[in-house]
Amino acid sequence: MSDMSADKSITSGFENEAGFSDYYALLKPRVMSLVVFTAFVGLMVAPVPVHPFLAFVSILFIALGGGASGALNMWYDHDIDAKMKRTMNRPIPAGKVTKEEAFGLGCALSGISCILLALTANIFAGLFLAFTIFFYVVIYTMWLKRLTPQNIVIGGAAGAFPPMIGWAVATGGVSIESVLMFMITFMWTPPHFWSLALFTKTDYADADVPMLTVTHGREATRKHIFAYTLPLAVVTLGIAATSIGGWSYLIVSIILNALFIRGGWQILRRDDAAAEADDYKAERSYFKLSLLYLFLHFSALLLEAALKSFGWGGF
Ligand code: HEM
Ligand SMILES: CC(C)=CCC/C(C)=C/CC/C(C)=C/COP(=O)(O)OP(=O)(O)O
Repeated sequence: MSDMSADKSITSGFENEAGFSDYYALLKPRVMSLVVFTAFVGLMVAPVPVHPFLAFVSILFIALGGGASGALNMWYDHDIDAKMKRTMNRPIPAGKVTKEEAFGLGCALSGISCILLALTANIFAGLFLAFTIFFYVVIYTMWLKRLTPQNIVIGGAAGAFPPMIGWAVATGGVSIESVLMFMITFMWTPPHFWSLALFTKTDYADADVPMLTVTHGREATRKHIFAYTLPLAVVTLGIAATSIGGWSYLIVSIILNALFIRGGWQILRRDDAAAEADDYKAERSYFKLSLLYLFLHFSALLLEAALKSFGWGGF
């Protein structure tokens, strides 16, 4: 660091000057990569073909909007993030970026991404992106997260909308298929998140966030995880029978659901003392399995679309 920048950091009260990577981290790129992938699949499996350039810029704008919502989440949650081990090194609690900067970046990118999506794709898709950002930032982050242990059940809808946005880019509307794609992520979010909460419970307790593990304990959380795997299987298998499903998707979905239900059952049967003794090994692998489960389901939908374009696929 040069002398000048060292001076600047002292006068601004910040230990280090923010670099590109700090602003980039505000966009929650790792989580958003899967969100954006589901939006891409929503766009690709829609019955109306999209010009590759429009597809590219639309996905870029959805990624920017998702990132913007991440920055606004970190702006609002800076107090919680500073108290949890997992999040205390994020740019705001680490003192790299001010909360005002995060707020400014989040608002600017939200506005730009929604307007550009409305102009390049269609107004409905732009409004849908705006609604999704609003849902994650206002409904989940500002309202439900600190209020109820059902926070992620309702708030999780925000993370489930992107395939519907992708579909809306292509068709300008909504359909049974796009609603079912929404349902996949919506029903998946609770087991995804609660399996993580099982091995990070003390973090949420320290930050006074009413996650299910804190308010109802780990045993109740285990039951909730397993309970969600069953309707999730119904939704994901049901999609096989719609216009975007087919044999290859059905086979992938059967295997993934068998693994996810079996894993959920093992989580349910786990004794907490045993889990603590082996540092929540099964819970950690179940969390990883959840990521694979979602990624492979949407990949299988993409494969079906590719097969159909060659005259194969379907039943
Ligand atoms: C309210 C809903 C959700 C909550 C509370 C939640 C929470 C979390 C948390 C706390 C992590 C831990 C690590 C981190 O901070 O990066 C995580 C990881 C992750 N989540 Fe979620 N999640 C939700 C929904 C989603 C959705 C909808 C997606 C994608 C469609 C997703 C994708 C991911 C991915 C890819 C990771 C791994 C990130 C990494 O490897 O660092 N999550 N999630
Ligand atoms: C296109 C668009 C606008 C997409 C939005 C996608 C979206 C809402 C993703 C939510 C996933 C997520 C990072 C949850 C973290 O919850 P948390 O904020 O409670 O987790 P934390 O403790 O890690 O901050």
